[in-house]
Amino acid sequence: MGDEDWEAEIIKPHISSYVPVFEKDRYSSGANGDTFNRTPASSSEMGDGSSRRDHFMRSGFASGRSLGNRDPGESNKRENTSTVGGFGVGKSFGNRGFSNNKFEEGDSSGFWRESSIDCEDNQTRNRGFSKRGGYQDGNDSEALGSSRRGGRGSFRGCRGGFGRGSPNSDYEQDEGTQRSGGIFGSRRSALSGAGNGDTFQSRSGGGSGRGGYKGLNEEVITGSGKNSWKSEAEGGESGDTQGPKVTYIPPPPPEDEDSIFAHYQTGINFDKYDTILVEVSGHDPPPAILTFEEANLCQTLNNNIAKAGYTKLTPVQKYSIPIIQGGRDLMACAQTGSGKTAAFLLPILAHMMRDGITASRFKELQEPECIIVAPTRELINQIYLEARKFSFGTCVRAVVTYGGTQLGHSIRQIVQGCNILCATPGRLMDVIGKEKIGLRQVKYLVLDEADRMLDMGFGPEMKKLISCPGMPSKEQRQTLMFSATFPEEIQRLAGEFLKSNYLFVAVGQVGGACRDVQQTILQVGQYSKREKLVEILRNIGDERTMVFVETKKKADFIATFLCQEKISTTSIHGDREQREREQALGDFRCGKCPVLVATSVAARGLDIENVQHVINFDLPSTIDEYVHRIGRTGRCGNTGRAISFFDLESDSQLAQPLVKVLSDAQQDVPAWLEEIAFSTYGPGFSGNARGNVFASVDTRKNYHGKSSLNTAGFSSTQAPNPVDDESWD
Ligand SMILES: Nc1ncnc2c1ncn2[C@@H]1O[C@H](COP(=O)(O)OP(=O)(O)OP(=O)(O)O)[C@@H](O)[C@H]1O
Repeated sequence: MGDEDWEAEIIKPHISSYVPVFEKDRYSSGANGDTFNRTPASSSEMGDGSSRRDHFMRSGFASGRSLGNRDPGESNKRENTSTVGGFGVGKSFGNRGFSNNKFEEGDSSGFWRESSIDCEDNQTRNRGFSKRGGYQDGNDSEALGSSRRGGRGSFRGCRGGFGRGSPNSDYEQDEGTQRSGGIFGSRRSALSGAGNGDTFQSRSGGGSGRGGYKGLNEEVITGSGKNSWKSEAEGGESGDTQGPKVTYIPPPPPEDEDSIFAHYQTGINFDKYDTILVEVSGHDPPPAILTFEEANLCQTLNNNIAKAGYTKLTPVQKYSIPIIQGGRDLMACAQTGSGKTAAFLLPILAHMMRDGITASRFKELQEPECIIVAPTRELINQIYLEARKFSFGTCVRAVVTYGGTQLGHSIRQIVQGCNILCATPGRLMDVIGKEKIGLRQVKYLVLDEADRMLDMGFGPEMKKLISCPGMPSKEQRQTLMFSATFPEEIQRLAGEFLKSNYLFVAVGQVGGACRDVQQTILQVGQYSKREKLVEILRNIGDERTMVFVETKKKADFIATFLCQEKISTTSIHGDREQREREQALGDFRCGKCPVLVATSVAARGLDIENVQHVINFDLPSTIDEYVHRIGRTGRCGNTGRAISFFDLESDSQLAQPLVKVLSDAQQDVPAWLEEIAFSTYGPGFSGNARGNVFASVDTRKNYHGKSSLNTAGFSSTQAPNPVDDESWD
């Protein structure tokens, strides 16, 4: 049987529990996409003894009431009162997560039916659906009193972003008024926004409830690998007649220090970082530093580092900080979760402070000293929040801008002052095109997830950026590149951006997986995956789990399926509006939805506390993406688990690199996987990859000149995965 065509197998939903993006248009209507009565939610009370931070976390996600997984008797009783057949009848419960989708209390009659032979029959599935429990909402007093019993009730609620809960919930004010809480968290519940806590009216996006509308700024990578851009600068948001405007304004980040410096603890393996081999290649590298004191940072920075809970440097920081302070260009490879963000932020900020940077003030054209780019909106916002954290109490002003948000809002943040601009490529080119950002003063150009930024997806945009008028040449600026993976072909491409005497830092098993992640590979056919997924999730319970799938449609499908199985789930992918993406991430961060179904848009960089498990429902097509995905757990010395479903029919090309990554990370390699790897690669394949300590090596050392680049200037191995239909900012 060929690949499952998820849409072909989806029959028209009989009842909306979670209306996926591609169905959204059909069910959402009105300005707020709300077509059903809302049930007032209970607002959370501080008096529940929860900590301030916890409260903030919850209040930031205050949402409509949800049906809790109360005792079965009650839920049955509840269902008896509210269960009515048919669509759109019965109570709808405001809640979070899937935007403009409604959870209808009601007796479902088969929501999805697949033609495939192995799916449960509809009757089975319905039972789960109609016996919906509900995730115990963090704001529900019951939940606060006891441990969060919510378990995996069906995820109640699917309201676009905010204001879908009770009239007096935080989000009700969302429409056009300042919100007390917000949802888009950085690592720890802080919120997105821009500037140093500037407050502004957060107007809702006037959610047209539109279906899978892409933000104007979404790049769509066509099969040919060419970017087809719809950037706002090209007449997107500004009066463009094509498609509705992007009007979403992210909530401003919190200004209290608790939130700004909220952090999670390093794990038991943090000290093991010291045992990791580090290789530095290039001429005349400065010696590594061992302590923050040796970095000779200013007092304010040291205070902020201490407030952030940092006491020891990680290996990538020990080597990167002196290199950057020494003015050298750097390509740094270190495993996921090992502190690469601070490795570039701290020396840049130290340099700005030492240079006595002039506080950036209001003017139409801002000329930041530092530009940081990353491949996804959520990641660039996370980096911005780190920059804001470390620059707290200084005159350095960091600003973030990314697609899916109102361009005017971005511009308003920028013109107020901008020393460090964190941006996704599309939006960056927009604000440059609108002459709100000048490049003449750029001293630092930072590419996080650099191999992704240089591949066929973003490479052309990055080339445009360094060719922009005013951008200092690579000799006049410092260019810094960071990633956990750095394939050789991409390293060669990086040469165009870096001074020839750049330094290459390889920390440990670079390009390989973090050893703190226990990796399990299961052979699961595509029609058995859902059953296996539910089995695993039921065993996992409420621990935060990211489930990666290959396509956006599948993300919606699986999220819906899990909700029907009473597993509180949300999803993030490029077809969801930014408000929904941030809502989903917020619900996942605070544990309201312990399961996040994601496409590759969430594979890199996201640093979310307590992600205990990563499940590759679909394996990615490249081993690098696998390494990044499983790196969402096991961060900063903490341990985590990754379980991957290996489908013989579609994943055999990954067997060999998988065996290498597993053995490099000292994981058990299933014999069946080795056999597949061997049969796929024949005698040339050596199962034991232990010999090669550095999976990524400095290509300058063994470059033989011949490049395997294709006509577009990229190696075929680096072309974005054709199956990956994700759209990137
Ligand atoms: N020296 C340190 N001490 C304690 N915690 C740290 C230190 N450096 C970084 N961290 C924390 O470790 C976590 C991971 O850091 P970061 O996100 O920068 O990792 P990364 O290497 O960029 O990961 P990825 O490759 O996934 O992007 C963050 O929560 C960060 O605050």
